[in-house]
Amino acid sequence: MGIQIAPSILSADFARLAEDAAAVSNADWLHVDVMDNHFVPNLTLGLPVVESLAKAAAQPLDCHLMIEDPDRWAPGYVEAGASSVTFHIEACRAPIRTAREIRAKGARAAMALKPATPIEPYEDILSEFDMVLIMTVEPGFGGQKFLDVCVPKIRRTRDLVAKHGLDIWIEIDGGISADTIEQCAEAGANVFVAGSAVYNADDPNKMVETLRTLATNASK
Ligand SMILES: O=C(CO)[C@@H](O)[C@H](O)COP(=O)(O)O
Ligand SMILES: [Fe+2]
Repeated sequence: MGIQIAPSILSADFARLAEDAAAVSNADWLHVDVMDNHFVPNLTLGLPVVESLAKAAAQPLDCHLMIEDPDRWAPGYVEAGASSVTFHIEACRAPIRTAREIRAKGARAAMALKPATPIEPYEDILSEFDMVLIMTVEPGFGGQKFLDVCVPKIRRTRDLVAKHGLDIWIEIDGGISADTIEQCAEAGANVFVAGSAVYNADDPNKMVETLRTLATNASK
């Protein structure tokens, strides 16, 4: 389950997505934020862009759906080429069915939790998922300040995963930088999304490696 770094293309140049994907060639994943202006107050991209990016990028796509009705849309993102599809548990009417559809189509399935959503009500369905994404900002925008109030939830999620003997990754998303990544790794996260920290850096690939080293050392 090693440490993995997933730069968010929300902070990339949308007219140069292929080049900006190549600028983070050391990354394990490309994190793609899909926003519908209903679940969150922002609008980004959808299936056609994911389909093109999946062909153009060397890294697998980690699609984070911040949309209403993921029950209807999530499986389509696997068909478009995503290797991991995350939907918000707050927006999903049938999370078990949706996770099973994602997995049946060959991708990893993940549930995302907003900062005020607890993990405990979902303990019994954890085994349906490959990953839990814990938001460390309110979803909708890049460049926000990390909410350290979310860190205990990382630890509680890691404890629940261990209690059930599951092989589930924990991804953290929002305000992750060289200043905030270590406390998340220490608490049990192993997949780290970083948008502004990576794409605002002079050398995005070097920042990927810096984040990887900090997280690896902190998780020991
Ligand atoms: O899902 C989201 C925002 O809703 C994220 O993936 C952001 O894109 C992360 O950006 P930074 O906080 O790292 O700048
Ligand atoms: Fe995201």
